Amino acid sequence: MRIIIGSKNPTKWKAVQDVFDTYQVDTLNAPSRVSSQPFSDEETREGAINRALQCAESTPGAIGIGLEGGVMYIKDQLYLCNWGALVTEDENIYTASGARIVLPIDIAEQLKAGSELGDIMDQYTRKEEVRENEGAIGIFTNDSISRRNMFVHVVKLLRGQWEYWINK
Ligand SMILES: O=P(O)(O)OP(=O)(O)OP(=O)(O)OC[C@H]1O[C@@H](n2cnc3c(O)ncnc32)[C@H](O)[C@@H]1O
Repeated sequence: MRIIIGSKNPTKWKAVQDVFDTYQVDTLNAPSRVSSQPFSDEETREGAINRALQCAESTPGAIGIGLEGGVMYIKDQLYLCNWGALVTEDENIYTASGARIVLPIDIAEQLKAGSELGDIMDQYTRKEEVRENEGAIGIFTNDSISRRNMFVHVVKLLRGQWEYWINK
């Protein structure tokens, strides 16, 4: 069975390959159809579902996976959030979210002013493509949890739910 992940971002497709290691994993540039910087759980989750649906619809018999990064408020603090969706051939949708950490206030201010987290993180770290490497979660956890590790957990939650319900 083919698994199609709706992103060319290596932190995402490598996480899917880590979890579905005996499957053929392909990538598809599937747009999230939400804003480029999602600002709530709802919007981030919707982006993940949209990507997964496009992947599942692109190839008969394939499983589609979407992984989406965003930010969300709890009271006045802005947290990093990530969502995943797995869509089966018959369009059952499984969803799961990833670990979240609070973002520093100066990063939150730049996000509120309209910048994207990916660009902010590159400037902050003076690195290139943080979003395709350790991610903000890697930077602000002192490399304890990389973006790929965080997505591995999300994809395990998706795979586990799918396997549980498929046998019912
Ligand atoms: O190529 P795609 O799949 O679009 O991957 P992306 O990382 O660019 O895009 P996402 O849709 O997952 O994330 C939305 C925005 O938030 C940024 N972002 C999310 N999580 C991040 C992280 O951990 N580190 C850096 N940027 C992050 C990302 O770069 C985008 O600007």
